[in-house]
Amino acid sequence: MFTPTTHHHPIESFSESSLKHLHSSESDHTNGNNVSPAKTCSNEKKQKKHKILFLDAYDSFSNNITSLLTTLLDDVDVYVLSIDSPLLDPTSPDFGKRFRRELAQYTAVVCGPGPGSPDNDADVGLMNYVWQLTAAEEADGEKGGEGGALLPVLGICLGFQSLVKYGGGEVKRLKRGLHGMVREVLHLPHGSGEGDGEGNGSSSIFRGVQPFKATLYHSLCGDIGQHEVSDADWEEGGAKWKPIERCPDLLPLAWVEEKREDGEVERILMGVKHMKKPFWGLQYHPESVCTEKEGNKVIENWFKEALSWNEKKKRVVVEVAEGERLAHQATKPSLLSMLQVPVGDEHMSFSTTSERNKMWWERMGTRPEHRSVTVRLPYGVQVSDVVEELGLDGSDKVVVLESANAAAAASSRADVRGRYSIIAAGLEEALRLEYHTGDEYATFKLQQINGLQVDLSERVFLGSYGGIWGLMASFHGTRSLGSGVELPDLPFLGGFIGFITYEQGLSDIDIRLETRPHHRPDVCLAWVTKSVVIDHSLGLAHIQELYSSDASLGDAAWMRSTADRLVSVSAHHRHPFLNDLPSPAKKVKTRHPSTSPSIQTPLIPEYEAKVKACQEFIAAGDSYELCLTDQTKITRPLSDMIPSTFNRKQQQQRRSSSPIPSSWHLYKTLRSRQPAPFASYLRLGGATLVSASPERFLTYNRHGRCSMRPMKGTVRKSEAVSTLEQAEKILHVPKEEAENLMIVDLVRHDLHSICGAGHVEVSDLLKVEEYQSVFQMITVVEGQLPPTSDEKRYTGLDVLAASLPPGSMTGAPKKRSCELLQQIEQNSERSLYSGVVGYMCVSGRGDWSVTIRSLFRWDDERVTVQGQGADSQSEEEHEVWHIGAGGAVTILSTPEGEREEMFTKLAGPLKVFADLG
Ligand SMILES: C=C(O[C@@H]1C=C(C(=O)O)C=C[C@H]1O)C(=O)O
Ligand SMILES: NC(=O)CC[C@H](N)C(=O)O
Repeated sequence: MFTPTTHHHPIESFSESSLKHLHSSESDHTNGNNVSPAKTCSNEKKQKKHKILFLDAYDSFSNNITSLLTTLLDDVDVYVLSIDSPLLDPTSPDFGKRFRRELAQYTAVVCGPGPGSPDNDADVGLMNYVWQLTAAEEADGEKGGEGGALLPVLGICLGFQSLVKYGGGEVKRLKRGLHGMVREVLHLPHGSGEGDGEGNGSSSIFRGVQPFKATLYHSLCGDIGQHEVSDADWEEGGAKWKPIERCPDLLPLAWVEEKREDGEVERILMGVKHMKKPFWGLQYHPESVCTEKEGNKVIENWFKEALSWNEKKKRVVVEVAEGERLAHQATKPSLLSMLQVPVGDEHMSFSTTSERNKMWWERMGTRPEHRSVTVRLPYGVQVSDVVEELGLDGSDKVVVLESANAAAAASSRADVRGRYSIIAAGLEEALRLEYHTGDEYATFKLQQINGLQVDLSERVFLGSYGGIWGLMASFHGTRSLGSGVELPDLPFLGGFIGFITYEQGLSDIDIRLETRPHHRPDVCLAWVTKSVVIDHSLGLAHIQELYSSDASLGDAAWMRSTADRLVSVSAHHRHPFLNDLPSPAKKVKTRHPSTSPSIQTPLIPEYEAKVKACQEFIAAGDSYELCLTDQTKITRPLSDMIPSTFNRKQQQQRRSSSPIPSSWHLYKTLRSRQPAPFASYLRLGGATLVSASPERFLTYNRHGRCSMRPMKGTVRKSEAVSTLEQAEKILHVPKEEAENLMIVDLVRHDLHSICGAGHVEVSDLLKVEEYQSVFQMITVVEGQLPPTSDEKRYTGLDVLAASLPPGSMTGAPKKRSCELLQQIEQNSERSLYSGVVGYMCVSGRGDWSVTIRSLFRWDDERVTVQGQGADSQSEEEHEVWHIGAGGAVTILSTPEGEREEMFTKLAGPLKVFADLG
C-alpha cells in the first residue's frame, strides 16, 4: 500500500537525504539570544585582572554571587574554594602558611552563604581562619605590605553571621525565618562614622545608595546589641552608635525592620563593617533575582573600598601560574573535555572485547544518518491508538513521551501545551545503557539482532570517562549529527531516551547512599533509532529512522510498513475528552477480593510530624525550604507478565482475559484523567513508569539555549478556586512566592555552573498556570551554553549532570536539604519519583521532565500474598506499585496544609487503581 506517488495516499513527505552539510558552524553558537557574549580574555589580559576568592559553604546560590561579581565589577575573575577543601587542611602543620600563600593571590575574598550556623565550625570551615588573619603576620614574603596577611573580605549571609560572631556578636534565631522574603533594606545613605580601623574615616559601602528591596534567606541573625539602642538614636545610625562591650569593633551599616505578630519590631542587622580590619558583611542576598538593582551599588562600593585599602596598605597581589592556584574556576569544565579516551572509543574499555561484541558495537553506528516518512493521521487518532496499532502496548520495552494535554488545550491554560509526542519503536533491538549508582562500570545491553534473541551485555569501566556522565557524553558525541548539518525541525530524530533516578542525582551532588538491597539501574537509556513523532498541531506522524550508511542496514522497510499502518489506523474514541476512558467491559468484571489492589498510604500523624521536623531544621538555619515527600504502596496481582514470545494476537487475548488492568491501561486512564504536557509511559530496564508530569525540568536546543521551568506553589481546584484569577490571588502571596523564588535562585545557580557568569536570565517569573486538577506557579529560567571548540564542547548533558536532582524536589540549599530529607524520609528510596524522564536527540536537542504525579513499579519487586477464603492455603505473587507525593515545606507551612497538599497530588494517580479496580 506504500505508494508515495499516488495523490490519494496521505504521505506528506519522504526525506532521505535532506541532511546537507553546510560547512559553517559559526551560526550555531548564536540563537538570537540576548545574553551578553562570554568575556573573552587573552592570557596577557588575564594576568591583569583582579581576582576574587569565593569561599563556598555549599549554598545553592553561590554561582549567582560569582556571576554577579564577574559581571558587575570591572576586570574581575572569581575563583572558588569550598570551605572544607581537602587542599587546605587546618590540622596540617603548614596550613597557616599555605592558606596565606593562597590568599596572597587575590585582591579580595567573599565568604558566601550556606546552611547551618557559625556556631558550628564545620559549617563555616575556612571562613574562621580568614577573620583571624592579622597585620602582624606575613602574607607571602613581604608582599602583604603594611596590612600583613590581611586582605579585604565581604561576608554574605552565613559569611556575614560568621563575621558577626568573630567580632564578638551573637548569632541567634530570628523570631521566624525569612526565606525568600523580599524586604526593604534601610541604611544611612552617607554612612558617617565608619572608619577603616585606624581613625581614617572612609565612607560607607552604602553611600549613594537609595533604600532598596532585597531577598532574605535566613533563620539566624546577628546580634551586636542593636536592640539596646533607643529608636531615636538608632534612626541616626552610625553617628550615635556606641559599640557594646562584647563587640567593640563592629559597626552597623544597614538593617530591616520586621514587624512581628506580637506587635514588636525586630531590628534585623543587614550590614556591618569591622572597625579594625578590612572586613564587611551583608545579611541579605545581593545576587537574588528579586534583589533590586540599586543594591548592586553596595557591591561596587565594597570593591572600591577593597581596592583602596590594598592601595593604602601597599598590598601587592601575587601573580601565580594557573596550576598553582588551589581554587578553581566557577564554571565546570565540559564533560567532553574531561575524557581520557578519544570520544567514541567506548569499546576499547569493554571488559571483554570479543569479535562478536565488537561487531554489534559497530552496528550501533557512529555518525548516523536520518531519514523519515511523514503521513497524515486519520482524524481523531490519538497517541494511544498509534501505540496500540504498533503493538507496543503489550511490549516490555516501550517508551512513549506524550504531550497529553495537546488535545485538551481548549480546556487548559497551561502554557506548556505540548505540540509533539514521541513514541520509541523497536526497543528490543536498541542498545541500552544501564548504570547502578555507585558502580565503577556501566553496562551496555542488547536483546535482539534482526529478530534473533542474543541478550548481549558488556561492561564498560568508567575510570577514564570521569563517571557515567562522561560515558554518556562520549557515546552521544560520536553519534550526534554535526552542528553544521541542516536537520528537520522536530524535537526528536533519534538518540537516548530513558530515565534517571533521584538517587543518581544524589550521588551527582556527592551524597553517599545507604547500601541498597537491589541492583536496579539508576540511569537507563535506550539508544532509539526507530521512532514516531506525532505533531498534534498539524495532525502528522513522522516515522523516522537513524541508520548507518556504511552498515547497509535495511532498506527503510520498517518506515514503509509503519506508514502503511498509520494511515489506516482508526481512532478508537472520537472525542478527545472521552478518549481512553476505561471500557465498561473492564469495569463490570467481577473480581475475587484477593485480586483487588491493597493500598498503603502515608499515615497522617507521621506525615505531619515529618513536616514539623522539617520546620525545626529550617528554624535552626540548616535549610531554607525542604521538599518533603512520602510514598504510597499498592500491591496487586501481576499484570504485565505476558511472554514477549507471544504474537500480537496471543498477547491481546491474554490481556483481555486477564482481570488485572495492565500498566498500559493504567496509563491510558491516568492520561485521560490528568492530561499533562509531560505524560509518559515507559517500560525499560525492569521498570514500568506511568506518569502525568506537568513539570518540565530542562530543555535545550541545538544552539545550546537551555530552559528550566521550576514549579512551586500548588492549589487544588475546587468550587471556591476554579478560575485562574482566583488561583492567582491565592498563589501570589509571600509564602507561595517565596517557595518558588528559592527554587528559581537555586536553578539559576545550577545553570550558572555550566553557562557561566552573565549567561542566565529569568524570562517568566512566578506565573500561575492551570492544569486539570490543580493550579501551579512556575518560573522560566534560561541560559546559554558557552561556545568552545568542537571536541570540548558543552552540551545539554552538561547542564543535566550539573542540575540533578531537580531543585523543585529537594529544596534549598540542595545538598544539605537532601541529606536532611534522607534522614526525615528514613532513607526510603525515591527511585524514579523525583528523578527525570526525557531524551537527548542526536541533533543536540533534549527535553526532560520531573517524574511526579506518577506511578512506577519494578519487575523484580514482588510480595507473596496469602489467598483468601477457600484459597487461603494458596500463595500468590503480587507486584508493587509506588506513588510518590509531597510538597515544599517552609517556615510558613502548616502540617495540615502540607498533608493536604500531599494527598491532593497523590489523589490523581491513586484514583486510577480505584477506577480500574
Ligand atoms: C513534590 C511534588 O511536586 C513538587 C512540589 C510542588 C510544590 O511544592 O508546590 C510543585 C511541583 C513539584 O515540583 C509532587 O508532585 O509530589
Ligand atoms: N543564606 C544563608 O547563608 C543562611 C545562613 C544561615 N544558615 C541562616 O539560616 O540564617
